[in-house]
Amino acid sequence: MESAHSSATASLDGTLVSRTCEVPDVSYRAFLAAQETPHVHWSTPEGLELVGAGVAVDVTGDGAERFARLRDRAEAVFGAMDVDGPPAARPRMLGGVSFSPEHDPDPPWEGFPAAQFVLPETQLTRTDDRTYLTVSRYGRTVDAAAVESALDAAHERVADLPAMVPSGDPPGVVETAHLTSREEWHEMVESAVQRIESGDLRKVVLALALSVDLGSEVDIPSVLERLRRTYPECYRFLVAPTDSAGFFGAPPERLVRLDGREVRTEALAGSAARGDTPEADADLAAELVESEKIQHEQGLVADAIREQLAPLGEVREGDQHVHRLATIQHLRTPIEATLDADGHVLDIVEALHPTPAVGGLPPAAAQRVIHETESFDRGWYAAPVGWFDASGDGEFAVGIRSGVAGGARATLFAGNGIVADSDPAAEWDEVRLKYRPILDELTRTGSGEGREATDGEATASEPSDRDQTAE
Ligand SMILES: C=C(O[C@H]1C=CC=C(C(=O)O)[C@@H]1O)C(=O)O
Repeated sequence: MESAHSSATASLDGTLVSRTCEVPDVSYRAFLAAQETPHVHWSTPEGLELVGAGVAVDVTGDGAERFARLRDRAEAVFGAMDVDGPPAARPRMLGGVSFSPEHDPDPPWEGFPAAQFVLPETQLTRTDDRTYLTVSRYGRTVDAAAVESALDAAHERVADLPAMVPSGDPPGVVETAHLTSREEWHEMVESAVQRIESGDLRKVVLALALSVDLGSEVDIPSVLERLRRTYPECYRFLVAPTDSAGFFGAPPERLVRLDGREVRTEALAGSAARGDTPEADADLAAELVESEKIQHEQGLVADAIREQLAPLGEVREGDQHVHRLATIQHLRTPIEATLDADGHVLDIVEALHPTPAVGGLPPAAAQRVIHETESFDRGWYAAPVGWFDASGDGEFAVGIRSGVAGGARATLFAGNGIVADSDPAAEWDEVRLKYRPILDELTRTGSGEGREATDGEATASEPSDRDQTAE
């Protein structure tokens, strides 16, 4: 196979050849298990599922110009295409970027550059009850007949795979360790509050990292499958450049979706636990809505997003509501815009990232505080992850409720918006709530032992108080 990795020197003057056929439903976990890395996975709450392996072509970028570079390189790749297949399975670049443009791929982020998108060599697309298999290749001398026979061969391999596989047990959590102590957190929050009071900062999102020793090697696609059942209203993603590290998560937050000139985004900020009874749950939701602190936090995010979009077109704000997930609830305001001119989703991603839901205000001051106070590298945590296509359409989530894992080790991340009246102890408890989606699914519990759930089958995963493990 002639593959093109777009390092600065690689030429992107080839042709992208892509062929697709419809296949019976197949377990994406079985599909990935049969393929070499890199692996990518993207699922939306609306039901689009993309699972890819191998590289037909990839594009990378780093530094302040990384989005412009990505876009230029992608345009070069998409400039010459020979594609045969339905629109649902059109060629897409899947991947993401690091939180900061300056990013060193040190452990646990080995293999993750500052920005990387892959057009997979082999891909499954599930949408509207159909499953498609696509094979793509890129190069100067790619022969369409060779791609067609590669698709036939891939089809035969996929036909041997099961439609469902048992989900297996979670790896189990042996030990967890905060990379930031509770005392350090108190100091971080107090110092951020002082800066806010002194007027040079309005809000900053500070994060914690939790190092987790697992009982056995983690099977990330299985974890994602369990997350699908517990958090059906969230995105799910995996970016695994190699066998030794995968960044994955179940974010509740859309950064942006661009369809033609229609932009959809949202302000998601302000969190509360779920109550044990419907009454307690409703009380917590009401506190969220009535809290001045949380409304202030939410308002800063919504205003900043509207301001970023205003130069691009007409912006509309929807009704604020409480967005309930299995273990946490958030305030959420949908925001839409109609662009005045054709745009590329990467331009909107660049304009919005980081929103004050993961960065802060003013953005540069918040970035400095994050850099100075957090004791670990955010890597790809809280950064845009998603896909874009040849026409510049695409969709991105914010890479929160996430972790990076390999072998029997994982590092989970979670952050909280700090504003003038933030209390360090309350913020500590709230951050720990945000580890739960991933931590719960890594933890082997009594009810999970030996369960034989399969793709698509619901299991009873009660949101128990397993976040105690995070101590
Ligand atoms: C930064 C995270 O959450 C953000 C999204 C929703 C609510 C948030 C909050 O209430 O602070 C955060 O801004 C995270 O989950 O790591």
